[in-house]
Formats: sequence, structure tokens, C-alpha cells
Amino acid sequence: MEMRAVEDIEDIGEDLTHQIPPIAFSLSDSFLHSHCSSCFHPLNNPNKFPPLHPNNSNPIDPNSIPSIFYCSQICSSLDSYTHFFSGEFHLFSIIQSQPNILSNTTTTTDIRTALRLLFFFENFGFLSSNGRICGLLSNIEKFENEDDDDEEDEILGRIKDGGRLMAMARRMRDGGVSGVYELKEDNLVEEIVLGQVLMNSVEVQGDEECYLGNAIYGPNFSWINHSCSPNACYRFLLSGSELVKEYDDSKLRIEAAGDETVLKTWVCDESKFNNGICGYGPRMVVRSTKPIKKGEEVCITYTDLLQPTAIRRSELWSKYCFYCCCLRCSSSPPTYIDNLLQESASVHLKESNTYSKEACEELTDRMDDIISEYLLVGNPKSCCVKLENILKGFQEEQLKEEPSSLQNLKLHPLHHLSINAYIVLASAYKIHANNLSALHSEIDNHISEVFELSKTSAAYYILLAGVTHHLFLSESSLIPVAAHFWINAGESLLNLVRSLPPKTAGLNSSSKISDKCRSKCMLMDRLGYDLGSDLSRSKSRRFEFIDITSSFLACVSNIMPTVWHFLIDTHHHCYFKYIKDPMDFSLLGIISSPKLIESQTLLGNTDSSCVHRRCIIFEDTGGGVDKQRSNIAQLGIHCLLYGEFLASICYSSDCYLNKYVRNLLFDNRWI
Ligand SMILES: C[S@@+](CC[C@H](N)C(=O)[O-])C[C@H]1O[C@@H](n2cnc3c(N)ncnc32)[C@H](O)[C@@H]1O
Repeated sequence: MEMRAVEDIEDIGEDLTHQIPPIAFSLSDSFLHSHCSSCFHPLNNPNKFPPLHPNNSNPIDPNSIPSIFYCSQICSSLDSYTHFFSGEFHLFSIIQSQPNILSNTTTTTDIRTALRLLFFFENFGFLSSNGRICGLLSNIEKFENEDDDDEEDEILGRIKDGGRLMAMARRMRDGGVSGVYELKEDNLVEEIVLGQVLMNSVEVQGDEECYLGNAIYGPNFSWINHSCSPNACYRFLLSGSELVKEYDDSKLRIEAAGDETVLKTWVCDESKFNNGICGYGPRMVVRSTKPIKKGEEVCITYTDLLQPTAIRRSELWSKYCFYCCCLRCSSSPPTYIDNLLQESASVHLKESNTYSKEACEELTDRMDDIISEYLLVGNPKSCCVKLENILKGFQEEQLKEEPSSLQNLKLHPLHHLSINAYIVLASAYKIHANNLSALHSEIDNHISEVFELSKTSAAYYILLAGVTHHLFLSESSLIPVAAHFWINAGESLLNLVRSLPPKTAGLNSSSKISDKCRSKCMLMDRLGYDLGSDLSRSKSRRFEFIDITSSFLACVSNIMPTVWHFLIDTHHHCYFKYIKDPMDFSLLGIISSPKLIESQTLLGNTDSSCVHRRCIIFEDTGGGVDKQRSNIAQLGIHCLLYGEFLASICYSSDCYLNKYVRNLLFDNRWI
């Protein structure tokens, strides 16, 4: 099955669906005691509400079994019934009496979602056709039919164990004893439903952009297939001004296509299904990231698009059991972005300019080990040293011990392993700086060390944003990733300005910083817009995108190399010296750089001359730290505003990220 556009979607950033309610969802294990299991909001500790026992409406004693909590009486009364009658309550009770039962299943999140989904099916009726229940496919059959492979065996093992646990919980709910685990072979329904969760559920992102739990939606969302160059993305609505009460399918701009039998069984019951059991929980809206023609398939991504083809394919295979043949994956020669991300574009200093598969695997293993050790031991300093050694490449003194495949090897700055390293390094340097400043807040030489560490963290955030921007110019579906990285970069730069010695300039003077640019810069113009108001858009987002991107590039292109130089000047790290400007990788001479998104459908046939320089506004405002301060603040403000603009395209103007940016800018009086 697949979903197609019912009309031309001419613009980017258009909602393609109404707010789709989930049919089942559950909070992740790690948030059970800190967030509400009904609306996913953080709990206000003195006022957390346990579930109500459905038979007598009394609160279930939260000390009797490890349980779930709600933020209000309303949330508790909405969800307690499902919590109890799905068997979720009994699952907790079984785990409490037999903790080892979870041996092969590390978390209960998928199992609890599956119990709730199965409970929904019990209430709604098991509409099944062509191997589906209520239209949704399960991956169990696919995994069972595949030839033996360790990874698939592991997934199948998890499904079997999870299915048994679900069956035990449901037997207990139905009056059976919790007792010792009974081996039964007839857990097929539970296994199929758990397989449906693994195949169709999505991770719910909360306001702070962290993974809060998972949710499964009806076919309007679950029938959307994957592409590595998708034309749509999605966002979650947990609450807020955008949330509407009623199910409104008049806003649906996509329709199902595929197997007629499945369509007939399913489509007639959809509104009942959507108004059904789950009138609460995280809603989801699908949004265009490229113009889409009537009848064209609408696709989202199921995987990280900054990975090279082989890794994307392997991840999709192991989780969803399909081999991706989308245009990006099957392009020959590989697309510009894949050429950069994968081995063939890596720099090998000796004879060949390609990485061997062996060398890449070796480096991947080493990086995985370094990151696992960091997550386990929490030593950011050691992690930074080790990762930077990999980025710097294997030099003469190290070579004797190294396998020949690594000799004279240096990672290309846009290689996917480099990008993964920047992500970890940016955050590890920041944590290292925070730890140090918390320990020795008043010692002068530590203040300067903290400042140097913060500079390096900001440099990695900028590099990450610059690299992603370069890739985004040829693959516009990277827009959500680019939005996040520009916002991270902007925030790290403004934090840096705040930590510059206060005697040189008071914070108040920075309020004038934006004025220098205000008269000409389109990003600054956007500051006057109300978030959430589409009236602010005078023209199509595609054309607004061209203008704002040009304005952004014009505003930052002069200042970027200066700030970059300041960020890396005292850094002994020779890797940085290869990068003169983190926005310009054309000098690397590896592959010519793409034209501004022209290669993508995003801009259609727009004349590239519109990518002009609108305002070059950075003057030398004096010397020394004040000048740097002004430059860094200008760049930081522009990065934040550009990230905010990209986020408004892919997530809507009212999204959490945009509120976050505005708080950073207004509450801290940068603007
Ligand atoms: C969430 S479902 C999408 C809807 C699905 N096509 C259906 O008929 O129900 C995910 C499954 O769809 C299939 N699928 C999604 N995207 C695909 C793609 N690009 N190529 C091949 N199969 C894909 C895979 O079987 C995957 O496990």
C-alpha cells in the first residue's frame, strides 16, 4: 500500500493531513516516573496522579507495583481504563514478581504499545484482510521467511519473547494466575501485533526534541512508504494552540493506493477508527518538504539521511526487512551527497583516493568503541582526544601499530564518519566546559580553559551546520536536519558571547547588534512576524526560501571565515586547519559543489541569479574583543533565525523549536 497526493502540492511546508490521532501509544520506560502517560507532559511531582482502578474508581496504590502516572485527574480518567484492560497493569505486576523475565527484551515500551493496540483491536473488531489487521502489516511473517541471519534471529527472538509476555499479561487480566511462566505456543496474535508495532510505530519527539515514547497511527500515516530523498516529513502535537478537538478529514490531501481488497476493507471504517478509542495522546501531522504533483507518491524517511547508501540499506533491512531502491539509492553514479558521505569520496593521501571497505569498517568500529566508552564512563576529555585522533588521520608516528589499510588515511570533512564525530565532539566539548566551570568557577586559568573548550564546541557546531548546509543544497529533504544544526550553532555562538570577558562590553550593548542588519536583512524582517501566523507569508514558501537563503548567505559569508578563524586560532588541532571556511567546501577540490538546490525540485526552474547578495553589513566596529563579540553575536543571531525559518517550513511556525529560538533571542535581550 502507499499514499499519493490527491492534488498538486505546489509549495513546501504545506500540511498534507489533519491532526491524526494515535490508535495506541506508550511512554518510554525511562520517562514513566517523570512524564504523564496520557499527554506525555512532564509531571509536576507533588501532583502526580496514579491510574484509577476501573472496578471501583479508587487510585491504584503506586507502591504496590511499578506503575505509571498522570499529570491530572483528567489524564488519569482518560487512560486508566486502557492501562488496566489492555493488560499493561498486569505486565508491570508480572515483571515485578519475575524481574528476570525481561532478559531478552531490554525495554517494555514496544510490548506495552502492542498490548494497547491489541486491546484496541478487541474493541474495534479484528478487521483482517490479506495478512493485515485493520490495514496494518506485521513484520513477523517477513522475518520468519528470511534465511537465517543473526540480526533477524535476534528480532524474531524479541518478538517471540515479547509475544509470550503479552500473552501472560492478558491471561492474568482475564483472571488467570500470574504464577510462573507457562510455555505456550499459541501466542501468534500477540506476536503479529508486536510485529505491527515494530513495523509501523514511530518514535514520539517531545518539546525538548527527545524521544519520549512510541505511537502507532492508522493507515493514513502507516501506509506512507520510505524514501531516502523523501518529499514529506511529520511533526507531533502534544498540546498547545494548534491542537484541535475534532477529527477533520477534509484536510486530508493524500489518499491510499494499492491492493483493492485491502482498500475496501479498510477505507470505509476509517473515520470510526480515528474517532475511536484514542481521542487523546500525541497527534501527528504530515507536511510537504518538496512540491508534489497530483498522484505522486508521498514518502517520509524511516532512517538517518546523513548515512551513506550501504548503511541506510542495512538499517532499513534489519528493522523493516526491505531493500531500498529509491532514486537516491539506485542512482548510478551515486548522487552528489552519497558520493561525499561514502567511501569513494574519502581522502586517501597516498596512491588511491578511495577508502577500502576494510578501512572504513575498522574506523567505524573504533568510533563506536570510543562513543560507547564515553556513554558508559562519561569522560568527555578522553572521548574528544580519541575522536580527534581519528579525524586528524593516521600519521607517521602511529603507523607501525596500525593495519596497512589505515596508513596515510584522513577522513574527508563531509564523510559520514566525520559528521558523526562532529556531532559527538560538539556536545562532548560543551559538557567538558560545563563540568570544568562547575568545578572551578572562580579560578582564572580555568575560566580561560572553559572559554577555549566552549570555542571548540562552537567550532564543531558551526562545522556541522556548514557541512549539512552544503549537503542540503543538493538534497533538500535534509531540511529538518539543517534546521536543528543551525539552531545548535547559533545557540553555541551566543553562549560564547555571553562568556566573553564582561569588562569589554556589557550585555546591553549587544542589543544594538541586530540593528546593524535590520534595514536590509530578510531574516531580521521575520522577527516582526507572530509565530503561528501564516498571514506573515506574502508569497510562496519556495520563493521565500530562495530570498531568505540568499539573504542569510550574503549576511554570513563575510563574517564566517573571521569568526571561524577566531574559534580555531588557539586550537592545536591540525584537522581544523584544512577548513578555511566551514560554509565553503568547494575549495577542497574533491567534487564540484552543487548549485543552490537547483538540482532538486524545490526551486523548480528558478533563475539562480536571484541568489544575490542582499546585504553585506558587517563593518569593522572597532578592535579586539568587542569586534569579535559583535561578529560572533551577529553570526549567532543569523544562524538562529535561519534555523528558525527552516524549522517553520518543516514543522510549522508554531513549533517548539521556533518558540525556543525566540526565547533565546528575546529573553536574553539579543534583539
Ligand atoms: C509502515 S509500512 C508502509 C506501508 C506498507 N507499504 C503497507 O503496505 O502497509 C512499512 C513497510 O512498507 C514497506 N516499504 C516501505 N517503504 C518501502 C520502500 N521504499 N521500498 C520497499 N518497501 C517499502 C516495507 O515492507 C516496510 O516494512
